[in-house]
Amino acid sequence: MIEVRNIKKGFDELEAVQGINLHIKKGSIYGLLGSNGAGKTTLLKMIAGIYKQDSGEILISGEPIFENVQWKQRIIFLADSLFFFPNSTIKQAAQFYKSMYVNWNEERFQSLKDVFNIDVNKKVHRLSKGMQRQVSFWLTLSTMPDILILDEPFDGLDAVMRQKVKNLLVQDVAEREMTILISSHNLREVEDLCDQVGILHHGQLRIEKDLDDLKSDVHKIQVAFKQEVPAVFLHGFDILYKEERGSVRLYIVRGKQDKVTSHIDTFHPVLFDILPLTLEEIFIYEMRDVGYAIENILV
Ligand SMILES: Nc1ncnc2c1ncn2[C@@H]1O[C@H](COP(=O)(O)OP(=O)(O)OP(=O)(O)O)[C@@H](O)[C@H]1O
Repeated sequence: MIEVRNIKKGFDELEAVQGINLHIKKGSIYGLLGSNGAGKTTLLKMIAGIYKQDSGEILISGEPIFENVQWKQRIIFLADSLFFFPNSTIKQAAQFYKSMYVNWNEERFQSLKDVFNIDVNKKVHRLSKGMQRQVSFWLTLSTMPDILILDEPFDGLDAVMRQKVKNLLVQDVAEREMTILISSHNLREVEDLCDQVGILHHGQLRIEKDLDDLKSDVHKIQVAFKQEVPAVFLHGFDILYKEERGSVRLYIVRGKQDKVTSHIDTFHPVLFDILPLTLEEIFIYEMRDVGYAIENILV
């Protein structure tokens, strides 16, 4: 559905996005992760048709997105900093969205009142940051977008509201195959949402994988032996990190769990644990692997 082919974008001397390819399937949730300044927002703005790429192509269902009025009515980009017209009430903001988006669904807007529970006559500017975020989701979901692009979407929402919003998003994906592209530094929040993740660093896509594959492919190992074991005992495995704590060795390795386990068992360890990593841990170790200094934060 979304096809990004070798796109580049620079600002003066800086190459913010350096030849990125992405393929995002209809009805999927794609998580775009990355270090600060990696180029995530720039990439999202190009996919939303707000910025024009310097080179390469962005196609949505085969059509270029930039200045594509038809598609722009069906895509919403929810930025990290929200914009509402000064002094407008929720009701007035809804009227504006209704005039802009052909698929505005008044029934949905009314039914979401029960979820967000904010008086529509309130001026948006007088609401708290989290309540303004709620209003932005309320309006966005009422436009019934085909593609939803979210930049730090949960910022300011309390835990209950985050869960409610996530449920609404998943429901739209399941019921009408909405496609979501989401960028967030809060990896715990996106971990249970995404089907696929891409990790960006210095304007390049370093890793792109199905989340399940990414998680089943990296393990934390704690192991101890009675006597010295040959240094080669983990040869053949892709070690992302290693550390010795007394007699216990800690390894972060890439590889299939059964292969790693059966190999280590042959050395008869006195202690051996193999644990899954959270998305946040995988992100930290993978970033280290691409040269992002992470010393002193590992636990
Ligand atoms: N309008 C602009 N003019 C000049 N430089 C820009 C502009 N927008 C972004 N940049 C630069 O491009 C690079 C990528 O910025 P971008 O906002 O895309 O990163 P990001 O991955 O979203 O970062 P963060 O996680 O910190 O929000 C940064 O070095 C930034 O300073």
